[in-house]
Amino acid sequence: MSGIPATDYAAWKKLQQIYDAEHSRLVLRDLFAQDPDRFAKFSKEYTSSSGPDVTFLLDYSKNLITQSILDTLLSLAREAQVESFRDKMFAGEHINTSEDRAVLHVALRNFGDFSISEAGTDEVAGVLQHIKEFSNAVRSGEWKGYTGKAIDTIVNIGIGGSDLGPVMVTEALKAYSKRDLTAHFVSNIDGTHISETLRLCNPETTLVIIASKTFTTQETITNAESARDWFLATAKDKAHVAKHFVALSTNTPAVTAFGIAPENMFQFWDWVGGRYSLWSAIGLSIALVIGYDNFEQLLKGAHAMDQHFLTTPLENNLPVLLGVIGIWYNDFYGAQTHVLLPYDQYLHKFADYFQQGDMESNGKSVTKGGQRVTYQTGPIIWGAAGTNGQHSFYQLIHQGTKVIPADFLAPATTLNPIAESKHHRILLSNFFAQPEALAFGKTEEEVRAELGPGQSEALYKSKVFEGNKPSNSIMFPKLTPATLGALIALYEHKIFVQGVVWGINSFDQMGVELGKVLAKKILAQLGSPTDVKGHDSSTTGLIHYYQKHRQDILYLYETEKHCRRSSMSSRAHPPLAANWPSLPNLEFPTIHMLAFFVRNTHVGNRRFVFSLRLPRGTHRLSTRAVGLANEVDFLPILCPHCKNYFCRTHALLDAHSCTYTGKLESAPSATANPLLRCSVSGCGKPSLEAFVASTADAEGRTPARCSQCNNAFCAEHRHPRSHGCTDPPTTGSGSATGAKNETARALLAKHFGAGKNKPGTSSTVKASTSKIPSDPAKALMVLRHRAVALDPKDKTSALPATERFIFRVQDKVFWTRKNIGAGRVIDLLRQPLNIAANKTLSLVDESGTLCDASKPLADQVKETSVVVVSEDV
Ligand SMILES: O=P(O)(O)OC[C@H]1O[C@](O)(CO)[C@@H](O)[C@@H]1O
Repeated sequence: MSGIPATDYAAWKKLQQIYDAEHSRLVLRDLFAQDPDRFAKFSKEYTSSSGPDVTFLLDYSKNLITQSILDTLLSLAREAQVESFRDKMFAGEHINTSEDRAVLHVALRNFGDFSISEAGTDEVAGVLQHIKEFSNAVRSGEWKGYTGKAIDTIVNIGIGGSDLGPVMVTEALKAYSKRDLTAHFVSNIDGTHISETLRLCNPETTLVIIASKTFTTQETITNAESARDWFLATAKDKAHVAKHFVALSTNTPAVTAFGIAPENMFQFWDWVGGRYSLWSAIGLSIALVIGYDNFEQLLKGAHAMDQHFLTTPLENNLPVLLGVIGIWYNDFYGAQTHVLLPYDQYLHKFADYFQQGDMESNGKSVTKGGQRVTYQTGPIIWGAAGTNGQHSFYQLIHQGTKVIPADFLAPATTLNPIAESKHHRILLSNFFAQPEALAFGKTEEEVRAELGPGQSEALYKSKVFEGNKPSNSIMFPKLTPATLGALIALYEHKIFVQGVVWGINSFDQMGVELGKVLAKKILAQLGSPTDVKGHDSSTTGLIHYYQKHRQDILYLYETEKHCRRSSMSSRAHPPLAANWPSLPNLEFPTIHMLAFFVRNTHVGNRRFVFSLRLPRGTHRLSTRAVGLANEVDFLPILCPHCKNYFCRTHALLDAHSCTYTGKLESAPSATANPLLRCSVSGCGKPSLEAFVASTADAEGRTPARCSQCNNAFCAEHRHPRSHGCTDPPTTGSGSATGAKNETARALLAKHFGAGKNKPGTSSTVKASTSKIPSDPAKALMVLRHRAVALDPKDKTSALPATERFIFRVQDKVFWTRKNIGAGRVIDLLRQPLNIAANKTLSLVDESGTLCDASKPLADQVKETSVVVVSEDV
């Protein structure tokens, strides 16, 4: 890690000479035959020096090494200053030079032994205590969801290091888990991952953990927003988020802006690399699943390995031995991969975990000094658990043309001794057999003797196993939390050793950036083929193919109203959805997805441009979306017969020439079921409920009824105002919010006249709406220009437009930072509105709901909307 190219070391040159001169003589059969003590010489038993007791055997005798080769490899480690860099890491020196950061995952499991001065290391114990208290409260049932029920499901949303560690460890230690607490892990941005997961969850009893060091990772934040939409679709009140969402992050402002209270945030620090973070707050899901005490055992097991790595001479230092032996194959034998083969089903994610751990750490081609390396750095890590691999890829390891060093891992005792441990004996017989077969193979003579004479030459040859395939074997008594901790730390330090020798920075990950940047650019171009610019012909062709064939456009009703092309008539947009018979019954496309697809929709060569305005938290089939003027209504209407989605114009069977040929038993009929007809007297059209109710298979779906009077209406009359509904929504008797809102409405009536008038339509406010376009996007643009900073300390030039929140009060337009609480907004409004400091004020939104002073205003009112300042609430 000094930045010196590895080839400059004398030991490296010597190793090259040894390889050139000796490698053809390095034959495991011979090496074992020549030295009966080879196993004793090249194996070590690890015993933890501090509790809890951990022991395992590392057998590295089946490697293509001699003592002198191993000595030279260790000289290489010394020459590369592995010991010195190791000490620097433990001391908190900023060995992650490109990011100027310390590398201190060892501080997360430091039970008092090492003294580290880096800021934040003194906060580790406090965070562990937070994890302990929280996980105990959830596991005991003391922590209740918003309806008073205990949590029975957790969903960890994170990716990379914020996912793989918790996934691997919770799988590995499943035997220690609380079986009635189900844990899900969502990482992929593919909406399928979160959709399929949330289908299994009940919002009343689910805890969502948003795990992201930066809290800016696109996948995690998008998934988290969708999870929040899903939750609020049932829970309604944002105040309930506090009981169901927690964050694990280093980014407090972003967590707060997301709406998570500081007490529900578990902190960690920039000196924790993502792929080394399972020991930090990122391990909360682990503590929840296996209990805090087991989580602490995991940490202590790793800590003991840290002590071993820090204090043991290189000859006996297990991470160093694994590291230098790996370099021997990687750089001299030309091995390109390294396979991890745990013979323990619980460790089935071990290789996945170290794919990131190793490849993101050592997949570098420039030294710390900025020189292009002329040798190989990190290997490709792969693997699978148990005998599964034997029936798929082992063929290539045994008889293919590549050198594939392998690590076999297995417990002596199974945690599932079914059939009197018969399974385990069979499993272990394979664990012993495979390294043996790889090392010693089967000679042609042995094959001939076995098959006897008279077989084809090709058959003899095809049954030969050349052998001489290297491997390490690690065996431990039983898979315990502490043993797992030690094994993970063993591999972490192995990766460190290799990175030091190769002179690279194992602790940054610049290589993941470019793809992210390009994806962002492309995302903005997906709407229209004419937007696709600045790419090679291949990328352009792929995007164009996608644009031509995508079938994700569901929301084309109301095109006549919003389409800018005057020639577009309702007949010009046929029942589009009818062409997509295989459309899934979407559970909760998020507002963001809706907004993206609907704004710029292409069908063939026709472009539909919509203006849309959606209240936050609106979700599919929610009638709340239709309450305001100029809105697109997102009620995809499913024909119960042909199962296609239609716009309101084409929802009726004859309007979309329904292809259903069976008997229309459940066809809406006024006489069969009056509920299925629009409640407006004399209308007689089928109500939206008629369509939705027949598809009400999905739990939690909001019925297509008026949210105020609860009656069913047709598409024309679904809007509360269009069927003359003026009753305020019931807020639940005795509910604090309900009571507050009642008071707020009374106040509005007092300040703005008769109760039917909403604040946004009152004469006082009317002035502010003049000359403001009805199109929300245009309105935002206009108001952005007019808005003045509410806080005189804020400078427009200092804050990007996306971080400013625009709202109106009377005829004034203000902007504030998005995370400013409503209470602070009230204080700041006194001056421009000339309101005395001794007056008690409140803010009320357009619908008459009182804003919560402790929460950001931006979370409570729609951008550009009118906010009323009231006294005495
Ligand atoms: O925890 P975050 O900040 O969301 O990052 C997730 C992952 O993304 C990366 O930064 C790059 O893929 C990983 O190193 C990290 O583990």
